Formats: sequence, C-alpha cells, structure tokens
Amino acid sequence: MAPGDQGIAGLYVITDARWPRPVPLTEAVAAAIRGGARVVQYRDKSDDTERRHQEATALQRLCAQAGVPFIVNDDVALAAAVGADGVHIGQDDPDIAEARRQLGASALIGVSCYADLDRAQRMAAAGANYLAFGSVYPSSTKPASGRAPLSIFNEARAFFAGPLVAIGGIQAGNVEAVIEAGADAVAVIDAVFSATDIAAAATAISHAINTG
Ligand SMILES: Cc1ncc(COP(=O)(O)OP(=O)(O)O)c(N)n1
Ligand SMILES: Cc1ncsc1CCOP(=O)(O)O
Ligand SMILES: [Mg+2]
Repeated sequence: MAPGDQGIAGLYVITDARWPRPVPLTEAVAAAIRGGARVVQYRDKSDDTERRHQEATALQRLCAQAGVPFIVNDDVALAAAVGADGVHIGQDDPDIAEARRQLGASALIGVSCYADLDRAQRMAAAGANYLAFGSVYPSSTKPASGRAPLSIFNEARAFFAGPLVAIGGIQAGNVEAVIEAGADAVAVIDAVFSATDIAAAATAISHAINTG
C-alpha cells in the first residue's frame, strides 16, 4: 500500500451537483468535514468549465486546510489544474496510465469496479490506489446503477491490500453492515448533502462507522 492510501478510510463524501443548492458548496463541504468526512470528491457532470474550475479550486483549498484528501471525479485535467490529491475514474473515463501520466506518482487514483472482480484485479495490477464497488444499496442519486453484493469486499481483499470503498444508497442505518462486510470507506452523496443539517448527517454516519 502506498503511504497516501491510508487516508482513504471512513466517511468519503461526494458533492451533489444539484443546482441551485440550498447552501453554497464550500459551506456544505465544510459542514460535512466538521461532521467527520475523511475524504471529499468533487462530482459535477455539467459542462460549465469556469464554474467547475472555481468550485474545484475552492474545495481543494478547503480540504488542504482541513487535512482531508481532495479527489476530482472523471476529469483528470481539472484534477491536475487545481492541484487535487487525486482523481476517481470509471469505465467511461481516462484510464489509470493516462491519469498517472498527468497527475504523477503520488496521486491517489481511485477506480470504479461496479460488481466486476475481473476489472478490479486488472485495476489493482494497473496501480489503482483504491477500488470502489457498488451500488451496494439502491441509490436515488444514480438509480440505474447496477448492484454489488456485500460479499464482494471479502473477495476483493484476497488480491488487493489497499482501501476498498463502498458506494450507493449508504446511510447511517445501513453503514454498519457495509463496514462489517469489509469496506474501509463509504462514499455517500444523498444521505449527507440532502440533509437539512449536513454536519449532523455526517456525524451520524461517522459515528456508526466508528462504533459499529
Ligand atoms: C468513490 C466512488 N465510487 C464510484 C463512483 C462512480 O464512478 P463512475 O462509475 O465513473 O460514475 P460517475 O460518478 O462518474 O457517474 C464515484 N464517483 N466515486
Ligand atoms: C456515483 C454513484 N455510483 C454508483 S451509486 C452512485 C451514487 C451514490 O450516491 P448516493 O449516496 O446518493 O446513493
Ligand atoms: Mg465517472
């Protein structure tokens, strides 16, 4: 495991791209960090390049001050431009070699593996810093996402020593089962960023992770 890989553990929050937002994005992420988020991912599928650059720059600063790894979804060039700690890539995104070329040896490169252990093995061999599996539960954010069984974390542990991340429909009430199944981190959108009190929602999930 590379030294930085240790940082991917616990509550991993992913920003909600809904617009307009009830609170400014940086305030929402700051609240999630106060509530115990240990990793932040900027995920915005829009083509508003200028806003994306501004938001990612602001979140990179905030996360650096808080000592929390900052990951950009999909967009390797944006990750490089704002000095993010890493990038998260899926099946439609640039591959690990290209991300590594642009971001360097110390970048955190996370990869979506869905429920596909063959893909996970290939990504591990190609140098992924963490592997993500999901949806582990139905997701209102991405309802079309396929399902991954909780048993996948034990199976992935047989060939990958780095962090295993679970995503999809995770909330305070079901996170304990995900951690018990072997996930090191849980990636969450709706249960944190749709909450009226974002810090309290993050605290509830973090507490369930730590006490479960
Ligand atoms: C931590 C984490 N895991 C999985 C995903 C999903 O990535 P992808 O399959 O590329 O889908 P989009 O998020 O790009 O819609 C993720 N973003 N983060
Ligand atoms: C991006 C993504 N990939 C699989 S499920 C998902 C969305 C997760 O969001 P939520 O925590 O709201 O289910
Ligand atoms: Mg993607």
